[in-house]
Amino acid sequence: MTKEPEAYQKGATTLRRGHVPSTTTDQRLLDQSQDSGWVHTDPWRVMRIQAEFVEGFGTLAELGPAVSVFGSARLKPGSDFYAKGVELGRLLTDAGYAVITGGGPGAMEAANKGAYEAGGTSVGLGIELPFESGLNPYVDLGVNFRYFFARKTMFVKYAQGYVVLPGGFGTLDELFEAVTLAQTQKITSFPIVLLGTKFWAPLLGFIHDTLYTEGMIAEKDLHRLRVVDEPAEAVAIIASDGDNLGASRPE
Ligand SMILES: CC(C)=CCNc1ncnc2c1ncn2[C@@H]1O[C@H](COP(=O)(O)O)[C@@H](O)[C@H]1O
Repeated sequence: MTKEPEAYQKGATTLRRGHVPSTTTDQRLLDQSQDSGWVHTDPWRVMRIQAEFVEGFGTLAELGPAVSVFGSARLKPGSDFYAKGVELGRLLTDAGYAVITGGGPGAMEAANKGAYEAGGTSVGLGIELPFESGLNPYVDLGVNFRYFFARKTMFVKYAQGYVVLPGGFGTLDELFEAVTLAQTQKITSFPIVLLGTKFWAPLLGFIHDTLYTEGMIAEKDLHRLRVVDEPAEAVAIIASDGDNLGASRPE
């Protein structure tokens, strides 16, 4: 009878003969003399990306009803729209919503300030940027992300709707991501409200006169964006749509 070859158990894996390693997994883990270049490789990045989702989901899962507010990082305290952002944060709090922003300055800070001053839940989902700005001081529940796409998942996953103040590329990115998710039915029953009729008029004109007229979007897509001037109107739209809560998102 042939002698049973020696088996090496590596976790769930059984290794024999030429497959038996000369060191144990623990030894390799604890060995400090290794090249550290692997921390900059994609497989390791996948772990960090996973960690961002774990951290975000874990922190926000029990948030309750929430609304994400977007808008320019450059909006100055003292400006009309900053004041409207503060009012919006307060009214959303009064209506029972947590306020989620990108945690930065400008419109984000304004909405967080309103929520904070009204005693609400003021959430900031920060992003690592080459020019460090950090979370604004009105954020009480903050998560910092390395990756935009992981952070954007949190904005949409934990909100019942979006309110969008005037902004630039970042704001448009967040706005059109939500519109695309709604158009493709990745999210349903998700109001998207723009604040500032004058500011948004040229964009809405382009959407109607060019995108719709040239057949790039359907007629019903024209109704995916609502535009108002007053924070109270935005909250009323979100709240009335909130009656359909639970219709929410297919897997
Ligand atoms: C002064 C300055 C540029 C600070 C940048 N600091 C930021 N901190 C956090 N989120 C940001 C920042 N800049 C852009 N964003 C994201 O992009 C949107 C604003 O971009 P924008 O200013 O519209 O294009 C925000 O809703 C936010 O989610």
